[in-house]
Amino acid sequence: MALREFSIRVPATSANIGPGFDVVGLSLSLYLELDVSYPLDPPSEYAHPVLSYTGEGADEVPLDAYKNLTTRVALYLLRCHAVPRFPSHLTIRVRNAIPFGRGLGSSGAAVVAGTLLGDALASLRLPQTRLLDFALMVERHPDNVTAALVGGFVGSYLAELAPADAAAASVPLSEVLPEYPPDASAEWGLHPPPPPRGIGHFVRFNWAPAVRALAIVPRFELSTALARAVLPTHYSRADLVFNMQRLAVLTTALGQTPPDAGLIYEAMKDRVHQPYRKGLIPGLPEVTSAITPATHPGLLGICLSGAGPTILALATHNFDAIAEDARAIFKRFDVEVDWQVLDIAGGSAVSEAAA
Ligand SMILES: Nc1ncnc2c1ncn2[C@@H]1O[C@H](COP(=O)(O)OP(=O)(O)OP(=O)(O)O)[C@@H](O)[C@H]1O
Ligand SMILES: N[C@@H](CCO)C(=O)O
Repeated sequence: MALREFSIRVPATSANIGPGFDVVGLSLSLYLELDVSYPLDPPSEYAHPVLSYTGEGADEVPLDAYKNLTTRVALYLLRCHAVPRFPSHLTIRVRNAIPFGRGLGSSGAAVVAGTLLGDALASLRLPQTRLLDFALMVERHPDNVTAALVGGFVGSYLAELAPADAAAASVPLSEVLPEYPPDASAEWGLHPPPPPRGIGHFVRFNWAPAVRALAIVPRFELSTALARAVLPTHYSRADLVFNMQRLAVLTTALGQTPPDAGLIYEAMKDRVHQPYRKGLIPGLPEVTSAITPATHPGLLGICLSGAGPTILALATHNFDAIAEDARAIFKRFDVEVDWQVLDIAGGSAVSEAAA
């Protein structure tokens, strides 16, 4: 039986990088990978997709393709293009190295993988900007999904939409991504609201090759929804100016060679999200204040990765000492951690097997 086979690879991401809350993201060399196949001439009776999964999250992720985040996003994209269902006898094998709920963009990677899966299954070849629209209809803040899709150190904003488009972009997620029951009646969920065009806009900043990312990953999950719920809705002018001043410097400073630790360390400080999240991450202020370029040569800056609980340390060397000292501080708060040194990754990729 002739098969179509392709694979999808999406990197992890670290969002915010200190002052860039919901604005900047960095793709990292840790991947969500999908191997996809289906027969080009399937048996006449329709068979639903079969999903298998190894690696991070394997014990908690739904294997029902109508409940799994990646395949639901793919079905959303397919149905927005008048393709009502997955190809028959579709098999998806997932390997995931991105831990769930740790601030390394696992949900953003799952969403981007879903947009690429839907696009590839229907051979749509949508432009990257349109794929981003679909990802943003689901994830709704651009930092992780943009960096995961395009790769590198990326800044992004959401367009100010015309009123009708703004309404379309803010329909409840449950309408965008209903949990499609496999025995759904013919019409149910067939016509989800498509995303408006041009929701997200981005630019890639330079990145100094000597700078690597140390991810210090606590062994507990923190949902992004919970970590966003503790944030205020209003900020003082002083706190906004504090962050904007640092972000303006940081986006250029991280591309300069040699990197200037004094400049970057201060530019990675934040007053918009980290102070409010410290109650959810025991040891966070102690780690970020005790580990500095003065105490740990090689360190450039240290911050919460995304919504946490992972700590991101940017450094050129001395990774073991930085990580082990962070581990010792976390231990005082009964938090166990794992750590790894990561490189800045390229964007997502789809590779088609030769026919
Ligand atoms: N590969 C995946 N397949 C299916 N669902 C996933 C996958 N990865 C993540 N998820 C879903 O996303 C949830 C985690 O998303 P959440 O936004 O809370 O954290 P995160 O994306 O890891 O962190 P952050 O957004 O701070 O970087 C998981 O509990 C799971 O429901
Ligand atoms: N900017 C987001 C990233 C996490 O998805 C936040 O900090 O909540």
